[in-house]
Amino acid sequence: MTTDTLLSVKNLAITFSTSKGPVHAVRGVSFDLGRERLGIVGESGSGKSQTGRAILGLTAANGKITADQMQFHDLDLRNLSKRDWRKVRGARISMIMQDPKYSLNPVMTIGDQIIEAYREHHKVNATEAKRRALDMLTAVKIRDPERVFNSYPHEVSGGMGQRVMIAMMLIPDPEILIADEPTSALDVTVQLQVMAILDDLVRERGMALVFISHDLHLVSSFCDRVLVMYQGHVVEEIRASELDQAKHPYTQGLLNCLPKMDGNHAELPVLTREASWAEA
Ligand SMILES: Nc1ncnc2c1ncn2[C@@H]1O[C@H](COP(=O)(O)OP(=O)(O)OP(=O)(O)O)[C@@H](O)[C@H]1O
Repeated sequence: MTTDTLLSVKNLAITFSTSKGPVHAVRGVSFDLGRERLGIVGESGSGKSQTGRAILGLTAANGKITADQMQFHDLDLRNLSKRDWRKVRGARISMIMQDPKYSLNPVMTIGDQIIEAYREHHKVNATEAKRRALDMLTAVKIRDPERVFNSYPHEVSGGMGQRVMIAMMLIPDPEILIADEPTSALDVTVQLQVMAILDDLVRERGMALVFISHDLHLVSSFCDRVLVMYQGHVVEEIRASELDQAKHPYTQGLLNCLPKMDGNHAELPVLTREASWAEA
């Protein structure tokens, strides 16, 4: 772990016990994270979300985590007490989920939710909290912050809801932001707008971003480095700018499956897989 490293994960494994036997969701994942944008990409079930959730201590009760190291600054995340997790989760390491509908309270206005979240972390009076809440909405490029402030979650679009979520996640000034498919419920144009906002904020504040997605194109546009996961393993770790030199056939397959914009409408190649890739 170098001085620039915020988080160091070594040999993380997560196994769920189920009635049909053990599910080895993550099998020996290692990575270091500095103040950078790290993408985790892979198909459904490859273990991306479980890797992200483990960093937040959010593994389901039937899951068993082992790791040689899960170090966040001087904290060993493998054996944090519930009390210590409360100081880390949502405060120093935050997560943006896929769908704001499930994260926002439907019976409270957006403004009241931001104020509540803000006052949990900062000692300010109601007037100042409102001013800061409006600033937060402006920071995520909401043009009419007063209107959104007074709206209920169902009254705003999905893209707007996700901007509100980003604003809320930023309130405690986390060092690491984990964004798990933050835009997959949105249509493509809105997806890019929301990603660009997230990207600006991450850069401005010098945060680390872990961006989890099945979309290699999106990940490579917004990340510095990419971990490619396949059946619980990291099969390749590569700089986004060097993806065209990817060595692993699975990464090459994912790249070849991206639709091309050159007017060539040949059939998309089928992603091939080999059992040996899932071996340690
Ligand atoms: N509580 C659980 N009990 C049993 N198996 C689980 C549990 N949670 C996750 N899994 C399994 O762990 C594996 C990895 O899941 P994970 O959610 O990390 O995949 P993913 O790569 O994020 O895929 P997706 O993009 O579909 O979310 C999957 O096979 C999933 O079914």
